Amino acid sequence: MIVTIDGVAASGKSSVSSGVARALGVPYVSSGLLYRAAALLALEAGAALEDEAAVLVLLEGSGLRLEPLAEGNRVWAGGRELTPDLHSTRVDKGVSAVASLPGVRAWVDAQLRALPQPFVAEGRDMGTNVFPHAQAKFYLTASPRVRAERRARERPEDIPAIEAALTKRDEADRRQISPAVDALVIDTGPLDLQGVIEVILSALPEHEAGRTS
Ligand SMILES: Nc1ncnc2c1ncn2[C@@H]1O[C@H](COP(=O)(O)OP(=O)(O)O)[C@@H](O)[C@H]1O
Ligand SMILES: Nc1ccn([C@@H]2O[C@H](COP(=O)(O)OP(=O)(O)O)[C@@H](O)[C@H]2O)c(=O)n1
Repeated sequence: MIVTIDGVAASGKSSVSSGVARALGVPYVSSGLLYRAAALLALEAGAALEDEAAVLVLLEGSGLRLEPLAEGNRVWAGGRELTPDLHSTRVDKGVSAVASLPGVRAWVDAQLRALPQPFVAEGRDMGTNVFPHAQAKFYLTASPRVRAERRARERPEDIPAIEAALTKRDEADRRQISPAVDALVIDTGPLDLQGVIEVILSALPEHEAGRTS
């Protein structure tokens, strides 16, 4: 069983996926963390973010690995945990450029498809490209202002600066963002976190919602 939860930046994908995954008793898989890790490795190595060959060498050589847990995903480069460094402002700014490289996308897709099922997968193209045969698909939206207000609790910048950066990233991500035709689109603006989780759980086919492993 695979459930996909895609959506724009800071729409609630990872928090909602974690909640849905815990309710189902399965892990969730945060694809964005692998793109963030690719950007971090490139930034740390001083590689140009558009240099596909250099980024792929870093990915192949780093032993990069996603650990998908229901309570929160972790990313490792060999024995070093990258997770705490993946949500910095410089990674936010650089990640779309790295994520637009076709070779990097193919590398990430292969990592995700190799993970043992069942799980909830979240990102931009989980329901369209990576897991088109998923049993249930969702797409989260909210206005840029609402998303910026939420993210302001996690970033040092003020709300207008965060809103501008989110809008810029949505634009840069345009190619990899689009709801699957068979996804249920949820505007999370008027809902709290639990409200979004409940909408998703109640929309799941009965045998999926009832499963605990
Ligand atoms: N429906 C919601 N109502 C209120 N806050 C939310 C909601 N969804 C997410 N949040 C909060 O917004 C922030 C961004 O959510 P997150 O799950 O990191 O989004 P994404 O994975 O899409 O970037 C988090 O602080 C989260 O707790
Ligand atoms: N499936 C995915 C997931 C993320 N991404 C890229 O990774 C970036 C970070 O994604 P994320 O989901 O961790 O971050 P937020 O957009 O939730 O802040 C996005 O801005 C995209 O550039 C992607 O291209 N495809």
